[in-house]
Amino acid sequence: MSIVIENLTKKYGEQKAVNNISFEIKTGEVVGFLGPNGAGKSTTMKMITCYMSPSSGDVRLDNLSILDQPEEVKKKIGYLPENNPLYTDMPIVEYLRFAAEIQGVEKSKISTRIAEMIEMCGLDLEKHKKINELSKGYRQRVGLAQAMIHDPEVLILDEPTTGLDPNQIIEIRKLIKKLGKEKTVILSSHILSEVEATCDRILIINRGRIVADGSSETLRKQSQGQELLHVSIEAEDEEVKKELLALASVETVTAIDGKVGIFTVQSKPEKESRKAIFDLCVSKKWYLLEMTGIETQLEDVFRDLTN
Ligand SMILES: Nc1ncnc2c1ncn2[C@@H]1O[C@H](COP(=O)(O)OP(=O)(O)OP(=O)(O)O)[C@@H](O)[C@H]1O
Repeated sequence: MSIVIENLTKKYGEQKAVNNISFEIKTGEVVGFLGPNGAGKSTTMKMITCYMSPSSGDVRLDNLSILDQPEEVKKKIGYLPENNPLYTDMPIVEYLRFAAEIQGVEKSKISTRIAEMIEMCGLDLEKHKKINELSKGYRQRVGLAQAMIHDPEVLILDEPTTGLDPNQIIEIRKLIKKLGKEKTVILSSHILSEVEATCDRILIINRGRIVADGSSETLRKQSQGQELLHVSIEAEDEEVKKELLALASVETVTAIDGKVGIFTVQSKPEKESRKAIFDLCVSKKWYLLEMTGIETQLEDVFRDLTN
């Protein structure tokens, strides 16, 4: 099931928490919604899931619009909201039964569905406990189980790994990846490594606007702009620096503080310098000990776009 977001805007008083965003998510894509605190991630998710109406714009799931068919849309979506509101005095199984009934799961299938969710979310050992007796991580698992109980085609997960321990985080990421093979998934996070590990595509949102859209690799490349190389050459440093700078493709050469023979070489826009550096070393009879590209970290991309 595809999702089309068209000129979506949400105003709180004068503030545009979401400011005229448009994008499309294809069936089976796992998309990470990344942004700093207050960027507008939760507000966008609440509009997609019909928990809040937009000030303007529309969201369409295939042919269903959140404006015209909100009840139909809700049936297609599994939603794990930000603070995962649960009925804490209910035992897990009872809560999941309640969630299944609300979501219109056929009566004859409810027990099987609950058992499947308990297995899938690793709740077996805790299943007879009340929700208020569970740790934060297990409550999050119950939230995921309720989001998936009606086997929705679309999953919207607002910070799904919040409160989980490192082992649980790995398990939940695996689960999301597995689910992503059949379902369309949008998850939000401020954790870059999280979206990188789970998502095919990343949307970076800042102050209510989409500021980047692509795979982590594309985003890195886009922001990288100029080639940056880490070079180690065994020769006299001043001479090496002078000759590197004289190469037509090289813009800057920076010696690494306190290290002999190691430089960062930045190429001019759209130029590459590896072959020229290699040829230079051969012609000068210098030993080229190392030459590697320096990749822009996703952290840097995020900082550049949201600062
Ligand atoms: N009910 C509300 N009334 C007024 N302003 C709100 C309301 N909900 C959110 N906002 C404001 O809208 C902006 C976007 O908030 P939102 O919760 O969507 O951000 P977010 O990206 O999910 O942030 P976080 O990562 O901190 O959860 C913020 O400035 C927030 O203060």
